[in-house]
Amino acid sequence: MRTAYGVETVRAAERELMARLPEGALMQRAAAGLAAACADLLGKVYGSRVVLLVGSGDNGGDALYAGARLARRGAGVTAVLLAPERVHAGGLAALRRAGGRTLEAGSAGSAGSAGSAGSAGSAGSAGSAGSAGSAGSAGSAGSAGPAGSAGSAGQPGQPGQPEQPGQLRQAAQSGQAGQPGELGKPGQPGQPGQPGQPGQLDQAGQAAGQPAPAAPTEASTAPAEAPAEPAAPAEAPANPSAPAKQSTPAATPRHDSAATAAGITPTEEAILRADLVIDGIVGIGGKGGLRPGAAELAGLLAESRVPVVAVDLPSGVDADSGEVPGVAVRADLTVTFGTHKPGLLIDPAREYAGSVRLVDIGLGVVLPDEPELEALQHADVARLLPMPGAESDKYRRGVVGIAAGSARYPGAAVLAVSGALRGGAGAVRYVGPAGGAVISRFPETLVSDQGPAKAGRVQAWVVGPGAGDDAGTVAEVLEADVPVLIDADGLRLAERDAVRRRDAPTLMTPHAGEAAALLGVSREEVEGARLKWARELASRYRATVLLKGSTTLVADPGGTAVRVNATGTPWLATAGSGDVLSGLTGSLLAAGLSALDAGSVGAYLHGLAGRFAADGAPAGAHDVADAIPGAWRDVRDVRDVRDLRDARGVRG
Ligand SMILES: NC(=O)C1=CN([C@@H]2O[C@H](COP(=O)(O)OP(=O)(O)OC[C@H]3O[C@@H](n4cnc5c(N)ncnc54)[C@H](OP(=O)(O)O)[C@@H]3O)[C@@H](O)[C@H]2O)[C@@H](O)CC1
Ligand SMILES: Nc1ncnc2c1ncn2[C@@H]1O[C@H](COP(=O)(O)OP(=O)(O)O)[C@@H](O)[C@H]1O
Ligand SMILES: [K+]
Repeated sequence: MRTAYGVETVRAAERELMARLPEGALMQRAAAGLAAACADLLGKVYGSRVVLLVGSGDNGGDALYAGARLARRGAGVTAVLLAPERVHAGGLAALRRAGGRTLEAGSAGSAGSAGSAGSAGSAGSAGSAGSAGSAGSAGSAGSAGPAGSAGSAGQPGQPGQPEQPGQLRQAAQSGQAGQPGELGKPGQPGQPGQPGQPGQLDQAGQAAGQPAPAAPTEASTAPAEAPAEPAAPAEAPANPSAPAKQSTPAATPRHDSAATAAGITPTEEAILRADLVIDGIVGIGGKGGLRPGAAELAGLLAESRVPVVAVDLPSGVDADSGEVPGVAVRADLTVTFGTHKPGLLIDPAREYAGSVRLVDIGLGVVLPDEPELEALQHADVARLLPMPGAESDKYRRGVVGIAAGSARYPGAAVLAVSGALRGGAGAVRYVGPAGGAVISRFPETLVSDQGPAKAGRVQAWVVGPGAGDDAGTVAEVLEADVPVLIDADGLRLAERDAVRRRDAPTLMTPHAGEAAALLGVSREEVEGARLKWARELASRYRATVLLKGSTTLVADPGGTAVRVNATGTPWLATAGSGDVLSGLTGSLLAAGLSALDAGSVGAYLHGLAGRFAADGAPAGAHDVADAIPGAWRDVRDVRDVRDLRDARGVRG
């Protein structure tokens, strides 16, 4: 299970832990992990150019200490200070001791030092370019280019063709930056992430659906302060094997006067020339959208397309809610400390984070048992899947009733049944006007021509997909003393009080538009603050709510940990795929899972099935249903291995 904790909880845990440790130890652990992640991304630290964007809090401190570590390994490090008078003093001193330089953000003239930081010659670091590409948010883990393989292009004294900043970034991300002939061309887009393999899900430190990381993402306890290395030379030496970035007009070695004459500030110049930018503007102490100076830097980063590593969080996103209240930094990789924060797992903020790498700073022992957010992994889902035993028969496995479809939308009934047949219930009972269509496609369905109350026993109902205006059926289902899943038209037709007074569990499965209509807010508001509105809807209806979308959330009404699912793929945004989800999830309810488990397991399998069905090309909703058994097996395979290991007493 991946877990995420909110800011207040993290701060309380940090206080408790800090009281047991020497001063500054946590920050050193964080900085060591951050520096290691950056080094992985750079490939070759010596000779690379790193820019730190440093705010006035501890987030900036992390960046400065990490910058010091990189400088000691031979990187040319320039710190851009947003508020020099309030900068983390210890971090700044460490950076300076290591040979790093500083610049004041927005200042046009302070930077003799910046000039020197940027004047290492035109040799970019191909290693960084290639590996940065591989960490890109396109998930191109395998696309690291032939870093370092075309050394001549970047050798000092052989300036290449002028490039535009955007091209610079594209070349860097393409993983092709080392090819002389390729320089200046737009880069190749990264490969889409592979469908979730068990190993990827568990080991890559992120759920399927997230881009594949370039760097190993397992949590690793960062070592204490690394042994000191010789300070970097004042001028970072050119990397002899560095083919990569060619000079842009902005990046041509020159001093400030020339840069200023070209209308480029030293900060801009440093960023445009960088192999990597570390965003330490603001972390969990951030409030609201970025302030103007910081927002300007975020804009510059986006324009420059230099690879960006965010410290703890991309600056400007809300750690607790996943909201992005204004301008925010878009990172290729976020190195987060101690625990994931909810914002790193929920859109829209999740998209700004890129790949996420968790650095273990020892917080686990002081965090409470219940997180704010949970994300199931393969092993968790495997434990929850209903499996038949020797004593099972079709009734004991559970019967799911599907009250869906209409003369106008018979397909919704067929698709809901197609999901239900793959969800683990022993039988599927159908009531509604689309019986003919259902039976001709799925002859194993028990079709009834009675209403829900007289259709025969079921252990859970699904009501609503394609139901049109049949409010009577919805009301009848809500009277049943078994779990009920309400979807699509059913959400509009269900009386709120009828839902609230139910004793058996109720699971509502709206997409953002349906949730917005129920809540009386706009769709954009729901999409911008998914966690808040999922919780609110659950509380108003006293029901479990599964809010669909790019990250699906499942919230119980009691305010306990919300589940987030990220196995999905945008290919799932196809008509009828929600009907498949409702049938699948209803089947899991009938098989005995709680509403929270059924919702999160259903979303997980559905997302995986969507990936398998699409495999990079459009797929219809019926393809998604057909792929569910494959998703199930994929999840089960992990359990089989673990069971075997457990049986043999293998640990770890
Ligand atoms: N505690 C620990 O043990 C550990 C903590 N660690 C690290 O500390 C980080 C938290 O540090 P923190 O508490 O100092 O807050 P931080 O995120 O730097 O932000 C505060 C600064 O941002 C400013 N600011 C606020 N909003 C803004 C905006 N919209 N736009 C622009 N600026 C804005 C705000 O300005 P002010 O309001 O004061 O004027 C203030 O100067 C955490 O994320 C992790 O990286 C790790 O080292 C591990 C150990
Ligand atoms: N961008 C996306 N990324 C991942 N999953 C998505 C995305 N957009 C939609 N989905 C998923 O696709 C399904 C669409 O369901 P829904 O909106 O109810 O469609 P329909 O009403 O046509 O059946 C949901 O499971 C939703 O989570
Ligand atoms: K940050």
